[in-house]
Amino acid sequence: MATTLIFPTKPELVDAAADQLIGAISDAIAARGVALIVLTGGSNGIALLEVLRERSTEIDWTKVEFFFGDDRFVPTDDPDRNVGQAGEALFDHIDIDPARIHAMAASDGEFGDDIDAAAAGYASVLAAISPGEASPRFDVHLLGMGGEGHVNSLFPHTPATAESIKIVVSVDNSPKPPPRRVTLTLPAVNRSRQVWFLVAGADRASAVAAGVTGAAAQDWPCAGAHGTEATVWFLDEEAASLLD
Ligand SMILES: O=C(O)[C@H](O)[C@@H](O)[C@H](O)[C@H](O)COP(=O)(O)O
Repeated sequence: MATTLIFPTKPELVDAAADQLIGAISDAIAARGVALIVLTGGSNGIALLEVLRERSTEIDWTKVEFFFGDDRFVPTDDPDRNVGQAGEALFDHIDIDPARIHAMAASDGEFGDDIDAAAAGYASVLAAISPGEASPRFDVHLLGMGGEGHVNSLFPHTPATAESIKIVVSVDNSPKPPPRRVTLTLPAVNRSRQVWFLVAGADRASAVAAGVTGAAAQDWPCAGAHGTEATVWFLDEEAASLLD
């Protein structure tokens, strides 16, 4: 059962999610010695990292591992890279071992322009950190969402959204530019203990309603994303406007 948390404005929803994430990181470290957090791009996901930067003394960065739900398969210094935006918002300003930041490969990275090798490479990274399993049980997987319900780079009516086995896939014809991306799949997302959506704006209201009430994932990919322990929607009032 999903939980909806509704805030008057977008900055308030971001502040609340950041506050709860600091608590979730602390809880995960207390329970298992490490916090495994999946980051998202988009304005809310990056704004949340800016709040973590302001509150960085509250987190033990030696016990957090960061992953990405998706990234754009473009050159390393392209401003579209989620990991680059996350660096500017947070990583460049805190004392964290770069080995704890698990970025997806760029198109000029270790796999060159081979996007399928980049996706397989990230699957190997996830498998290596979770011996005996295909991917970790992330503590929190953050998700932004588009107006048509896409999460990560899982767009409606696409093979990536339909993927039921692989943990990471490539996308070479994203309907939203840039066209080439690497993304975690729904089977990867759904191994997370908690899945948190960060969504603001009236243009997202239909997708929020579909996601919260449980539509078909092929029509509304957000509806296919669930945590094993909790699924939480952080919403502003506009995004929540079509909920009962
Ligand atoms: O895939 C992309 O090209 C976008 O970055 C997208 O996935 C974004 O994360 C969401 O649309 C949420 O964005 P907001 O947080 O700005 O609503």
